[in-house]
Amino acid sequence: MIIAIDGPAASGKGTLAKRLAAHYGYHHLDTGVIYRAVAHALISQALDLRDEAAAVQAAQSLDPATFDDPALKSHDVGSAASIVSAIPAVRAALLEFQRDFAGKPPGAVLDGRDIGTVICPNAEVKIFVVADPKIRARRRTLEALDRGERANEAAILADILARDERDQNRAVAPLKPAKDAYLLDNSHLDIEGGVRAAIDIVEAVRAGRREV
Ligand SMILES: Nc1ncnc2c1ncn2[C@@H]1O[C@H](COP(=O)(O)OP(=O)(O)OP(=O)(O)O)[C@@H](O)[C@H]1O
Ligand SMILES: Nc1ccn([C@@H]2O[C@H](COP(=O)(O)O)[C@@H](O)[C@H]2O)c(=O)n1
Repeated sequence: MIIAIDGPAASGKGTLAKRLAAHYGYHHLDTGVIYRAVAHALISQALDLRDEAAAVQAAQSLDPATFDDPALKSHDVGSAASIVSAIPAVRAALLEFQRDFAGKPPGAVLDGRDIGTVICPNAEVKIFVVADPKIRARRRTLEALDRGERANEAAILADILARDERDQNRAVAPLKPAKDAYLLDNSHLDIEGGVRAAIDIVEAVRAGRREV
């Protein structure tokens, strides 16, 4: 089974995808990390984020061993990722890697922006996770403070809104729910509540029901 989780920045899709994968014994891929790795490669070489040839080259020489580099987690790399991810040739270069991953037995959970619409349009379960932007900014702020970092909640909110705007309005694979996606608003759910709601969705699909 393939479970596709999409949603805007800091909506909780990664947390949910990880928990679902653990629950079902499936593989998990945070596809945002791929775009972050491409952006980070360009930044490290002081290259322009809109340099298509360099970005495609970075996408083609992606090394999954670098995906857990803590440097990929920063806001700056996230913002840079949303610039390189708008280049169609970069998205094309990363397609096969994601589809191969999705085909891993016994199943896979992928989270990102275009999993249900472009990468895995035939995924059995598609969930589009949303949360109020101010709540997302608050959660990201708490996360940064928890890591002992400084955090400016207003700046984080502005970054989230700018990233959503870019991701929703790009020409190729824009952020949007697939027509057959279930909407999960976790603004007023804790992590456990969100996981329970998602498992209810997966179980309804497995039982052949559309209604949860
Ligand atoms: N339902 C929830 N209630 C409270 N906090 C949550 C909930 N879901 C996620 N979080 C927290 O919100 C923050 C963002 O979650 P997460 O990193 O999973 O989002 P994301 O959508 O994967 O972000 P990204 O845009 O980086 O892909 C994390 O600190 C996470 O622990
Ligand atoms: N399937 C995806 C996943 C991510 N992106 C772009 O990468 C940026 C960073 O993603 P995070 O999930 O780690 O925040 C994001 O803003 C998108 O521009 C994408 O295009 N498609």
